[in-house]
Amino acid sequence: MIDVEGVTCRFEAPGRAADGDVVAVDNVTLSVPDGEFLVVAGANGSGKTTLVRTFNGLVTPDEGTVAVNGTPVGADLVAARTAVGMVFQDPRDQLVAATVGADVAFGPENLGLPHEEIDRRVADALAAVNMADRGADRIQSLSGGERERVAIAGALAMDPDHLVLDEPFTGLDEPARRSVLDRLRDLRDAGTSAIVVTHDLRDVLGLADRVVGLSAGRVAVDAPPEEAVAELPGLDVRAPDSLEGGSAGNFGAEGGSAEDLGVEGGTAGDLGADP
Ligand SMILES: Nc1ncnc2c1ncn2[C@@H]1O[C@H](COP(=O)(O)OP(=O)(O)OP(=O)(O)O)[C@@H](O)[C@H]1O
Repeated sequence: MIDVEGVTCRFEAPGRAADGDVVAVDNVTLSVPDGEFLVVAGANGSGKTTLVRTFNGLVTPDEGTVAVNGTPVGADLVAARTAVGMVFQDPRDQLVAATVGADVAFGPENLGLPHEEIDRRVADALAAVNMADRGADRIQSLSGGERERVAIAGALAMDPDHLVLDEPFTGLDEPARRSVLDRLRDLRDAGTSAIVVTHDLRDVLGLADRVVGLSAGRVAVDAPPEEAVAELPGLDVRAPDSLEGGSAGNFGAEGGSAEDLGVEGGTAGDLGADP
């Protein structure tokens, strides 16, 4: 279980705000039960990445608390980072070894697991991202999408209680996307919670138990997918400036509300199906 209680995160941003601070996450309270598939949606800059980075201590809230499996994140960072696996938006931020296999093995090796277990986890994780036969490839030789898949495999190999994926599908081709979604479904069934940050709900809506929509750092909607779709017709959460006829008031503006999130494009029916 991840418990977020009254979390606010500010960043110094001289020139952007009157008092010099940007409020990236604004008094957010939510719980993620074990085995839940949670989608965190919202426009660029709405606070998604900042919020999920508090789950393993990469960002420390200015106000409020985050607890993982009952322990405050700040009280035991190692426990939080073991329990919460994270795949960053930019996979270059987390690939550490020279080859694919060595990279995926890095985390399990640090856990001190036996070799057979490490080999099993690496093989399993690479299969989950359609890279079963790529263990010997050099990271430098990989495309952007392949690096993203290695980063996902690395997180899967850690077998975390909670898996956070920040925009995981951006660079993935269709077979890889399906394969990762299948694995997330299996993990959810096995009790691992998945928290997927995305602008594009189409990929994940069929799997989601719940959608949290952020607007200007606040929770503007927190509902099961059907309800969220009904509440937010279209559920298109692109950035305001990419919306036809849209304005900052649609999404991401100060004081956003559920109504602000419903913008043009698509229908509930379009979005509800498995990809
Ligand atoms: N390290 C930082 N320093 C200053 N401002 C920051 C920092 N990190 C985030 N911000 C600001 O906080 C706000 C929320 O950013 P965040 O990255 O959490 O949004 P996001 O919803 O994940 O956006 P995107 O969809 O573009 O990834 C933005 O205004 C951003 O500019």
